[in-house]
Amino acid sequence: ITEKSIRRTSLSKSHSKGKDDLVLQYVVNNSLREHPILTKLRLRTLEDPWSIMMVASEQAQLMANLIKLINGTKAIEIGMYTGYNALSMALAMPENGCVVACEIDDNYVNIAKPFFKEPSIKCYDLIAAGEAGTYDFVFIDADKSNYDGYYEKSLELIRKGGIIAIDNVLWSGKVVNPASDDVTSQTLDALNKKLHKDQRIELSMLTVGDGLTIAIKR
Ligand SMILES: C[S@@+](CC[C@H](N)C(=O)[O-])C[C@H]1O[C@@H](n2cnc3c(N)ncnc32)[C@H](O)[C@@H]1O
Repeated sequence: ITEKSIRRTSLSKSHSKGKDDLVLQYVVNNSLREHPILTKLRLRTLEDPWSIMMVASEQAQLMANLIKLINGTKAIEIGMYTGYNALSMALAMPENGCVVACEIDDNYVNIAKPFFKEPSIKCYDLIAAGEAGTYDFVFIDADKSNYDGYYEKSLELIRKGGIIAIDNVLWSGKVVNPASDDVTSQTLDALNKKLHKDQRIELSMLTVGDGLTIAIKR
């Protein structure tokens, strides 16, 4: 279970109040173009006690636009929850597009399934299946302790020019000065520093949501 987002939209759940919220609300009011099926899934997800985990709508839209920009047809999401971002990525692709969404909790998979056109449940090793270098986009948003491993596998799975987006890289700002007993903040800080030096990628770290890293494979 993750702690999510220092700055949420009022569309999901707002915890902070004040000017930042008003500005973010303005951004949402004046840029979000949410597909009706995504609205339905978001409202269904808000009934779940862990809906705080859902990706912010404007962040999902940014990633969908990145997929369109690179003409993506194959994407992976590591940590799907109820599928808001997975569905948003699928909607950004042409008819033959495909999203592989990984989720450990069947309850969440069952919430997601009715919202997808052709859901199929499979469990296999994409690299062993010969799919290295064939994906356009990966969104990493699962257990933080395994982020480094997910990043390395994702780098193998995407093509040159493909994008890896990594969520929660600022961890409510705690990465700035991780406490000695805060393993999650230390892990994320170490990964951020590793990526900064990683010559295999182009890099941007965005202060969107709880921090979103965009890594483009060279
Ligand atoms: C922050 S939520 C993901 C939110 C989602 N990306 C969205 O669009 O709303 C993290 C999810 O990762 C799942 N998760 C945690 N560890 C996992 C693992 N090892 N493999 C797959 N999913 C995992 C959790 O069950 C949870 O649903």
